[in-house]
Amino acid sequence: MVYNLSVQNSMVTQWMSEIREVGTQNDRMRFRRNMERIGEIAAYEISKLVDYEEKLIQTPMGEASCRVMTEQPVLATILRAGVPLHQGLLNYFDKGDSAFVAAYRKHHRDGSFEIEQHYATCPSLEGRVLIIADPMLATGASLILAIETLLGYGKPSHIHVVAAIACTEGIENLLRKFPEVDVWAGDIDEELTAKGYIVPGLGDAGDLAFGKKEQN
Ligand SMILES: O=P(O)(O)OC[C@H]1O[C@H](OP(=O)(O)OP(=O)(O)O)[C@H](O)[C@@H]1O
Ligand SMILES: O=c1cc[nH]c(=O)[nH]1
Ligand SMILES: [Mg+2]
Repeated sequence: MVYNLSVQNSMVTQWMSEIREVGTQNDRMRFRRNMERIGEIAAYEISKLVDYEEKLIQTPMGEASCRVMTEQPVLATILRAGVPLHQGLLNYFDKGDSAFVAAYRKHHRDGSFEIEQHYATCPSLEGRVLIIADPMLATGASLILAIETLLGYGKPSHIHVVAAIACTEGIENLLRKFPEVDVWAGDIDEELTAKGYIVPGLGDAGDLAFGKKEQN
């Protein structure tokens, strides 16, 4: 399933406007915090789909029957742009484990790029719910490589992908490779440039959160 969190008016549509808008998005702290808040909303929505059990809870006044989660997800992200979105998910799934994949699009002078992946760390994923956060789902190449890498750590019971902005081509590429994945997007854009940038998108999410990086 593909879920667009901007279909309904909510705080998410407000935050989406702020991370996209050329003036506001340069306030780095607000940009990171808005990413984090989008991650929090996605976490809340995904939390409706995980397993719960009825449990008797002792209160100072008696016993309450509560529904509590029976499992904790693994929250994965792709460094570096994914860090604030991942933090948002972690704020809500506060008992979850984390996984990290270090990957980036290494751009060439002719406009093409390849994904350089250097490092991954992950707990066993066998039977676990895996939630992967990456703010931009452009061509989908980074996420596809990250999921392939993470699947080396076991077979998850379910995979959710959380993006602030996903483009239709990237979603199609991802779902062609992993049809069982659920995609949660702050919003969905139609256009991808020849250099793999989402239009209207927001620009470079990693640079906006953390500053321009030197290509080496
Ligand atoms: O769907 P794709 O075409 O693979 O593009 C999306 C990737 O691009 C961005 O990372 P980037 O390579 O800019 O690295 P960064 O996090 O260091 O900025 C973004 O955070 C995704 O990981
Ligand atoms: O538009 C895009 C595409 C990939 N990565 C970004 O940060 N922005
Ligand atoms: Mg970047």
